[in-house]
Amino acid sequence: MLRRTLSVFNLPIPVLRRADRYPHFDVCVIGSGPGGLSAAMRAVSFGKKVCMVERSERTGGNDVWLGTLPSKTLWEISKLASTVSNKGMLSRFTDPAQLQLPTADMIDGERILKALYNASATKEEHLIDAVEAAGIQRIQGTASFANSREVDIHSDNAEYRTLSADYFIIATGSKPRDHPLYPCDHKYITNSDDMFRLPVPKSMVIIGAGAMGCEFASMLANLGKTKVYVIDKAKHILPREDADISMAVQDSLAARGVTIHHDCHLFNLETFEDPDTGVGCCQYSIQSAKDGAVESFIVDRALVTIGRRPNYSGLGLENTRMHLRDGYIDTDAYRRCLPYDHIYCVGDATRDAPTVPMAQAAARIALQDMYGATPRQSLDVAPINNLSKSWFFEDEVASIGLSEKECRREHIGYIVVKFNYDNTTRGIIAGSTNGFVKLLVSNDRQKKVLGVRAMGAHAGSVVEVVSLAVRRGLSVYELLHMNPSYPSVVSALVECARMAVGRGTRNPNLTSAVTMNEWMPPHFERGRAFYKEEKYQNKQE
Ligand SMILES: Cc1cc2nc3c(=O)[nH]c(=O)nc-3n(C[C@H](O)[C@H](O)[C@H](O)COP(=O)(O)OP(=O)(O)OC[C@H]3O[C@@H](n4cnc5c(N)ncnc54)[C@H](O)[C@@H]3O)c2cc1C
Ligand SMILES: NC(=O)c1ccc[n+]([C@@H]2O[C@H](COP(=O)([O-])OP(=O)(O)OC[C@H]3O[C@@H](n4cnc5c(N)ncnc54)[C@H](O)[C@@H]3O)[C@@H](O)[C@H]2O)c1
Repeated sequence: MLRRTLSVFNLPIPVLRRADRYPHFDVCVIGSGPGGLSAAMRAVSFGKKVCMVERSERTGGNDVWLGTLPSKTLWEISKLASTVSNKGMLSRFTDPAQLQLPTADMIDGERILKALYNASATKEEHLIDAVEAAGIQRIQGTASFANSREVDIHSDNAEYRTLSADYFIIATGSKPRDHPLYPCDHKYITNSDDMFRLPVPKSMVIIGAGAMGCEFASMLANLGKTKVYVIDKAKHILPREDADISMAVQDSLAARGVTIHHDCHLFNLETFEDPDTGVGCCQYSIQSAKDGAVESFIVDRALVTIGRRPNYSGLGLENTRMHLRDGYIDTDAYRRCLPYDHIYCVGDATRDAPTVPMAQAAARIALQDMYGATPRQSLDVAPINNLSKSWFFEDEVASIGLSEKECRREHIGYIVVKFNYDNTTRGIIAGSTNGFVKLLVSNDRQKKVLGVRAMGAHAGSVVEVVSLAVRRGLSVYELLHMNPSYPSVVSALVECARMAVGRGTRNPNLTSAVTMNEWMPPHFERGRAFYKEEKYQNKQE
C-alpha cells in the first residue's frame, strides 16, 4: 500500500523488506499525546489488548514536548520574573534595591531551554512507566493505513510491519498553521514549536492575537528581554471572549510594554541576513483596516500563531474510504470516521477545541462507545461544551460554561454578578489585587448556574469549584451550601452566588468593585431562551 501511496505522489518507491506481522490487537491507538494515552489507558481498563503507535522517538505528543507542558513551564519561569518585580509586594521591604532580585540580564536563554527540556523529559518518564505498567505495547514508527483493517508501521530504515486490530483510534494531533503568504523558515519566521528550540530574541512580532499569541506575548514581556509587538486582525485581542476579559488582558500586556497593532493586517514580511555574520532580522509592514495607512517595523524574529491544522501526513487515508470535510476527517457524533464504525478520531486531529481536556474526554467517550454498557454519549452536546479552560497570561484567566457574549447570541436571559479581587482578603494579603470573579445565572426563578469567568491568582481553582454545577445544570441555590476556607479567593465566588439571590453580605453597584446586572433577550425572543437543554446540559452524565 505504501507503494500505492508513493506512486500517487510520484515519489521514488524504496525497496522494502516486509518483516513479520504484529499479533492482532483489540485496540490500536495512533499517537501518544493526551488523546492517544487516555484512549489506550481506558481500553486497558476494559481488559483489552492494546498497542500505541508513535512516530516520534518521544512519548507524550505535543502536550509534553511542544505544547502545554513546555509553554506552562516557561510561564512559571516568566511569572517568577514578574512576581519579584511586583511593586505592591516590594514596597513591603524597607529597601527593595538591596534585595538580590533576578533581572532581565540574568535570564539565561540556554538554561531556560534546558529547564523546558527537563520538565518534558520528567513527564515523559512518568508516562512511559504508566503505559508499561498497564501492559500497553509501545510501537515506534509512522502508522499508515494499508486498508481500513490494517495499518503498516514504517520505521526509518525502510522496513515496515503490518498490524491489524478490531478498533483503531486516530489521535495524531495537530501542527501549527503556516501564514498563507509567509511560510515559516524556522529561523526568522517561526512557529510555536520553535519557541522551545530557539533562545529568547531581543524583539519579536507575534502574528495572531488568539490564546497562544497572547500567552507568548505575556511570557516574553515578563521575562523582560524582548520588545514584543502583536498583530491583531480584530479591534480587540481574544475576540471570542467577553469584553471585560479581553480588555483586562490587553491593558495588562500594554502595561508591560507590549505594542498591539489592532484592526490591521500583515501587509508585508521580509527577512534579511548578513551573509558574513549570519545575523538577520525581519521587516514587517501592517495596513490599518480603518484608514489603509501602512507602517513598517524591524524585529529579530516573527512568531506565527494563527491556529493549527490536523496532522494526517503519512496516515494513508487515501488507502481507505475515510474522507475530509473542511480539512478534517469526516466523523459522526461519536467521532467514528465515516463510513466506518471501527475507526475513531479524537483530539486535535478533529475539529473539536484543541485542548488537552477535550482530547482526553473525547478519547474516553470513544472507548465507552466501543465497549461501554451505558447509553451512548454524543460528543456534540455538553459536557463537552462545558469543559473548563485556563489561559496563562500575566494573570490566569479561567472559564467554564457560557460567557455573556454566548448568552446574548443564544438569547438566554442572565444575571451577572462580578466581584473584584481587590475586595477579597486573599487578594490584599497577596499584594495582587488584579482580577475578578464573574458568575452568570439564568434570569428566571430557577437561577441555573450558566457560567463562570475568573481572572487572577488561583482563577483555575475558582472555576473548578463550580464546574460540576455548570455541567449538571444546578441552581445557584445549591452553591449557597458552600462555606469556603478563609482567606481564599473562592469566597468571592460564593459571595457572587449569594448576591445573585439577594442574600449577599455586600450591596452590589455601590462601588465598581462589586456589581450585579441583568440582561433579557429582546421581547420577541423570550420564552425560547435558556432551555435548549440538549445543547447545554447533559442529562446522561
Ligand atoms: C504552545 C501550546 C500551548 C498549549 N497550551 C495548552 C494548555 O495550556 N492547555 C490545554 O489544554 N491545551 C494546550 N495546548 C493544546 C494541547 O497541547 C493539545 O490540544 C493536545 O496536545 C492535543 O492532544 P492530541 O492527543 O490530540 O495530540 P498531540 O498531543 O498533538 O499528539 C499527537 C501525537 O501523534 C503522533 N503522530 C502523528 N501522526 C502519526 C502517525 N501517522 N503515526 C504515529 N504517530 C503519529 C505525533 O508524533 C504526536 O506525538 C497547547 C498547545 C500548544 C501548541
Ligand atoms: N491555555 C490553553 O488552553 C491554550 C494555550 C495555547 C494554545 N491553545 C490551543 O491552541 C490552539 C491554537 O492557538 P492559536 O492562538 O494559534 O489559535 P486561535 O484560533 O485561538 O487564534 C488565532 C488568532 O489568529 C488570528 N488570525 C487568523 N489568521 C490570521 C492572519 N492571517 N493574520 C493575523 N491574524 C490571524 C485569528 O483571528 C485569531 O485571533 C487554540 O485553539 C487553543 O485551544 C490552548
